[in-house]
Amino acid sequence: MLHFEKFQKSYSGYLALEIEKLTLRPGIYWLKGANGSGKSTLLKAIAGLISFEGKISLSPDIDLKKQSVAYRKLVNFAEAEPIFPEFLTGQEMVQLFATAKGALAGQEQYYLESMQMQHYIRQPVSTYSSGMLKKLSLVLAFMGSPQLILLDEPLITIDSESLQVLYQWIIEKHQKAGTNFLLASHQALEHESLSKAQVLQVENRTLKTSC
Ligand SMILES: Nc1ncnc2c1ncn2[C@@H]1O[C@H](COP(=O)(O)OP(=O)(O)OP(=O)(O)O)[C@@H](O)[C@H]1O
Repeated sequence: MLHFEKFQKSYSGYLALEIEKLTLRPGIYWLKGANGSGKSTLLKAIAGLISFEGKISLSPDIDLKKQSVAYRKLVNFAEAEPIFPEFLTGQEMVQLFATAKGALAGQEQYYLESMQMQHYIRQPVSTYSSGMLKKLSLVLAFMGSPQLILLDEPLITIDSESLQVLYQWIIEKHQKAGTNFLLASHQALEHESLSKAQVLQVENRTLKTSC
């Protein structure tokens, strides 16, 4: 599903993360690691948001650098602490992402309704609380038909009811559309169906997998 080859990410000469060669099979992965170990760095690199050395590709050989547009349509990302242009409304953000990701008309309705966001989605993002922002970022990450969804600390900030909705989205998207997930979280995924998620551990500046 996801392939790394001679991957290296450095910040101003400091090597933060290195993956010599690794292929992840389809599935749901729980990305673990201590503070500063490199989880966000890894997710941002896979999302194509930061530069890196080496190769990252999706099956069947859709290279992030060489087929950037095709790759980006298939990989969605929700940041740990999302920031959006304050003058836009949530609805405008959703429309932007829906267009960019080639979403079917009205796809967002299910997500907005199940997270109970309809009453504020037309308000400017500047009026949103941190939980409202987080939920918007999660909706955006589910737009289109991604092959891979990257969620950085998805369990923080949102209330317990919304958390159950998010678990449901993940399970449905995986079962119905075959979407793969990388979930970086310091907390355990407390849902029966997700408790068997495969563990990826970021440590000693590399990625270790038990599968
Ligand atoms: N923009 C940056 N400039 C310089 N160094 C950075 C930058 N971003 C991250 N780093 C460094 O890269 C390493 C990995 O950081 P990263 O944010 O990926 O860790 P993390 O595992 O997501 O941490 P946390 O669990 O605290 O969110 C850290 O040593 C950090 O200081």
